[in-house]
Amino acid sequence: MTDQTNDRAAIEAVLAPIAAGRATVRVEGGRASIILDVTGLPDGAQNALETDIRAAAAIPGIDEVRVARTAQRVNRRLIAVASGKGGVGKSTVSANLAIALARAGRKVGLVDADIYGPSQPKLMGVEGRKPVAHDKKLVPLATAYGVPMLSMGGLVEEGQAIAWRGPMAAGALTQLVDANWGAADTLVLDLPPGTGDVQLTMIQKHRPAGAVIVSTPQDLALIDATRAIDLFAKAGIPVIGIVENMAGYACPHCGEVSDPFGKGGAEAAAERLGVPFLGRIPLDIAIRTASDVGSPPAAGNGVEGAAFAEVAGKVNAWLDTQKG
Ligand SMILES: Nc1ncnc2c1ncn2[C@@H]1O[C@H](COP(=O)(O)OP(=O)(O)OP(=O)(O)O)[C@@H](O)[C@H]1O
Repeated sequence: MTDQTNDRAAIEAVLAPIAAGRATVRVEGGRASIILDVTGLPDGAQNALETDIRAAAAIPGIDEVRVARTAQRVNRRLIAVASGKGGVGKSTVSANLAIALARAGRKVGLVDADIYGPSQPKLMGVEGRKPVAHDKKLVPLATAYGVPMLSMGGLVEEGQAIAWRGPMAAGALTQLVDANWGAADTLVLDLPPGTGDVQLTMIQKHRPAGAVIVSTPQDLALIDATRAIDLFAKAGIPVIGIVENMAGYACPHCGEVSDPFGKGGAEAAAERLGVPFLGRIPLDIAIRTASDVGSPPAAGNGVEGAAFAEVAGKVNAWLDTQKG
């Protein structure tokens, strides 16, 4: 064994407990060159790790330590959450789907692209906080639910974007999608409600891997859900399925779910429209009150959370069947 091989082995030994498999070491003469894989680490953690590694690698006989950082490109997929019209619970479903997917083991980020009424900061409990930019890239806001988040609300003044056309909205969305998402490999995208030029341009430009359509039981029988499905068909984006929100009424006193609009219609409508049915979320006052205080039910262990977990399980399985 040469001295250089000995030095390399010695440096690898001291780095092992610090670098957790992220460092590759080469030694030439008295110089150690270390390639450091910083994939998924925030800037502060990267700097701290490099400082520790530099100090530890300077063993006797080594008079120069060079560190080069690399990061693997994360193959990131977008899941668009859309609805034919406003007020059906698209944002509520997006937030809870993102949290439930994270609880199922995915690395998830949440993008609030609803220029008409960005509500994710409130739903995720980070209202009033502004994201900062690092190296010209936005840094998503950390939330209490393990799902970082960026919202159009942080980019535009209230009411201003109402007159935006598709290219402007899609351009603004680029800043959110191309942000510093770290290790997140799945971004849940809360689209603006409706099926017009803004939504179409956004999905054409950012090409989500798949779409989840949110509808209420009444709309499923009507034209809105069909329009939302057509929007994705036009752009060649697969529809993962339909979520029926506000399906049945959960009694706040006894918890019993009744079905003022009848039951089974949504599944039948999904079948007729040729798309999978992902599940029903009951109309439950507990969902609204939890949402209002930035405490999404999917983060808890109650019955409301279970409905979202079931939907997320199907989306998770769909993602597993796709390449990438
Ligand atoms: N299953 C549910 N049970 C009770 N309340 C709900 C449910 N889903 C959503 N809500 C409530 O309905 C209201 C509208 O929901 P949300 O903001 O998610 O809709 P949206 O489709 O994103 O609306 P828009 O995009 O038009 O702003 C909110 O007050 C929310 O808390």
